[in-house]
Amino acid sequence: SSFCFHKFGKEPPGPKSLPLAGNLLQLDLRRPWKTLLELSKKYGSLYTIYLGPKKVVVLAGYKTVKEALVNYAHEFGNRDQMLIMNEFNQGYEMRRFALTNLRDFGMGKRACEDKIIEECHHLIGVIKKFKGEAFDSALLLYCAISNIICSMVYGSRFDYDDPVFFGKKHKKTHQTYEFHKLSAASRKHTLGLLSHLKETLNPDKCRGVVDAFLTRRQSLEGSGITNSHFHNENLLHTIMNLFAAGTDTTATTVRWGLLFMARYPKIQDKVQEELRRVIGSRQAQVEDRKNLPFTNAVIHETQRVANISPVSLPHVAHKDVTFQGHFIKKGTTVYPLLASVLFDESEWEHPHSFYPAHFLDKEGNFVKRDAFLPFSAGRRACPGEGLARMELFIFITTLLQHFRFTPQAGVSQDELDLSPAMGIPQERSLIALRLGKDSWDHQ
Ligand code: HEM
Repeated sequence: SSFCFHKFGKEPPGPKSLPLAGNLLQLDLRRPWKTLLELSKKYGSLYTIYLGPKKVVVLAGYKTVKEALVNYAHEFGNRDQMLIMNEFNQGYEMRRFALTNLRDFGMGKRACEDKIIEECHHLIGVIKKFKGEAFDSALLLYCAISNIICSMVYGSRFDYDDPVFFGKKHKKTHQTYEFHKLSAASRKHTLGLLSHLKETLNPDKCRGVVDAFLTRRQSLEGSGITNSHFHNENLLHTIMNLFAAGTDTTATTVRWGLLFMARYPKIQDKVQEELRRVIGSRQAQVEDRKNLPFTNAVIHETQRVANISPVSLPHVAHKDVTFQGHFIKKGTTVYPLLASVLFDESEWEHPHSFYPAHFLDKEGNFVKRDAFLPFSAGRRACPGEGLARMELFIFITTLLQHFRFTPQAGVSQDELDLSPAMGIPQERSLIALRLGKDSWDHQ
């Protein structure tokens, strides 16, 4: 029967692997996705590799990734549980709760836009204090973007030099990033904030996701349900997940945007010309996006080339499936290789260059591109997409309305290193020059 045929259909091809190491020794450990891309050139858009003893099926190229995540959503739309260390992703109820709350506090909501604008102005104030000296863009953007999550989750922000939230020392080492992440999302610190919110909870005046969670739990308990997913451990994981998923990703993308502007000053000129012409010195708002096609194209191209989530997150084959003529067994880990979509040579005119015209037609109108999938696709696509796109737009336009970004002294444009280490720009320092003012001292 056809069932038997499926059962014994061929598994996706792949390179020879060693018994224990699998194909690990073949991977470029700094940029594993690069090796995965190269392997797809040899073995095609669907292939098998072994990460140690673990079998992984890699999906490569726009057509295959889209077909798997959208047309075979039931088969490939599930998260690989084995690789997730906590409960957040196990509770469907929790995912739905987090999604609803991200929408209420983040997505398309004017209140959230105001929060983002407010935070952006705190950032501008801090950047101004450098008066044209080189500053560490990683540190400041990390603080600013975590504050957006803070506002949504706790209902309040923290100063960038707040020792409790951002850590006691602002050490300028390559550790800063990790250091701050740990303290921002640390268990102890989060628990402290939670108990404060719990004590001051007013179910009629919701300050953020935590309040929504606590209110929901109260009402469930009120109706006698005590074994729901709404317990402390899950709340903690939800929060820590939001920081983990929503901070580095967005902060890193904004940094790439500023770095591309410093690297390609003529493109920066064109963005600033468009901003001056269309909105002048008034605050940019998401509504303005449709009137700013070049700026919008630059932001999209930044996300494409930044490629900050090159392998998405692991999915799993939900059942035995025959896909593109190959058999994939239930439970197999599946990697949608988003890098292969964002750099797909049959989709993009100049896949390996920073080329904003990918998103413009001949008349200079913005055009959407199918293969623009930095947030993945299908039912597991990033739930923070709406918030992230809002943050990217407001931060990049507002910063470019106030400053011109250049490499630090002694570094030429051509010397700016655009090769990422694990998706993160290696360049930390940028110089921000104030626009439209001769001096830093006269405001
Ligand atoms: C430029 C910014 C961002 C990018 C490129 C990005 C990209 C992604 C990608 C590729 C995934 C995996 C999708 C899949 O498995 O198919 C993901 C998952 C996720 N993202 Fe984002 N993300 C960004 C910002 C955010 C923000 C701001 C938040 C929340 C505040 C967020 C929350 C999440 C969560 C909770 C998941 C896991 C969802 C699940 O397990 O189903 N992300 N993101």
